[in-house]
Amino acid sequence: MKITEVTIRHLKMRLKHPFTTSFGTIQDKEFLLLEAKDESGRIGWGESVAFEAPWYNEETMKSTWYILEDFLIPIILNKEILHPDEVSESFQGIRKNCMAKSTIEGAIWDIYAQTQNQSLMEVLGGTKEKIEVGISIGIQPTMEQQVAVVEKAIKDGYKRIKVKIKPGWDINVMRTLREHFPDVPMMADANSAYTLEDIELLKQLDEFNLTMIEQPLAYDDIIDHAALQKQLKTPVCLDESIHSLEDTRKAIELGACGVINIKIGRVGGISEAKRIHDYCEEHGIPVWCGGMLESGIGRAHNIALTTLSNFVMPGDTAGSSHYWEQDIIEPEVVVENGYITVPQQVGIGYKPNLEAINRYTVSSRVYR
Ligand SMILES: O=C(O)CCC(=O)C1=CC=C[C@@H](O)[C@@H]1C(=O)O
Ligand SMILES: [Mg+2]
Repeated sequence: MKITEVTIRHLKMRLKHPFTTSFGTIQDKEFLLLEAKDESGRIGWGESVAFEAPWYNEETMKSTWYILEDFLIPIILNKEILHPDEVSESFQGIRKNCMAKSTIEGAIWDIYAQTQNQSLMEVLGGTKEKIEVGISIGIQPTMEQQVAVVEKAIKDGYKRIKVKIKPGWDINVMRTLREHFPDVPMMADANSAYTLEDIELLKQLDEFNLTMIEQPLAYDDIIDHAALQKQLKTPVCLDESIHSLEDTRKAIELGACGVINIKIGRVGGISEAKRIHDYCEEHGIPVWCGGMLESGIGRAHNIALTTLSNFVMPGDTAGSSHYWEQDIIEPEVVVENGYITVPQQVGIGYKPNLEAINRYTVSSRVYR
């Protein structure tokens, strides 16, 4: 295939409920959608998971646009591509900027699946008809609201509840939630809000029988997490610190984690995500698919990836209606009793809803 045209759109979608973590609150999700067209007119879609501001990692919506426009699109346009794995190889001369790389790589995987007349799941080698899903719940204004939101998520059937913690909103929250819901699979995500000086506090989390504690220490750290993991019974899960297969190898060799959260955007695309998945499988480290409050396009990629065999823990893949009044795909992503049925259609399996996409679009640009 040859990519002959790329369109980048800046979208703004209002979340039904503000999402609060240890580093801030998001109400309006602004992000980029990328539409790639090949010489036969096939269209593939990718989503940039970079936020407006660099608080999760260093990338932003604008930085991904700039890197795509000045560096990545020129590498890809009108070049013969036999397999999407070639895309990440051709980006090797550009350091980091994983979310920018993943935006266009995802669209190329979509087109590649269409050239094979297969679903994205099939070309990735996934096998599941249904995937088990969990939900990520932001920090609520009061403890009563936190309990109520968790209760609703449990009633909705989610298989695992993830809550956000931060200093001052940690042991008290987990204790209250455990009093109300003693047996529900539950985990905590700190988004790097602690340091090794907090080790006594973090050790107290062991009493709540959590499936894991996600990224308690610095966003770029592996070494301190290894020291922490040695003193905790609860498995540590790395999110922010893992950008590549190499990071994964180092984290596992050091004993920095018992679980890895794979986010396609954070690791530079589906090819690298699959390599990390395979390496973790060989080394007995379970993985699950993280979320970045994606629209349906990014979510479709996450669902296909989750069909790989070592995604043995529920991901942060709530249904479309949890986030949006109207999503930008048809049908929308539906969660039933904690499962999403994986679409079998060719490509990403969901149809982009162009009417909704246009309604949410703030600006766009075409590259030929
Ligand atoms: O529902 C989702 O898409 C997951 C949301 C979620 O937990 C996260 C989204 C964005 C940044 C982080 O706060 C975070 C995470 O760290 O996993
Ligand atoms: Mg996280």
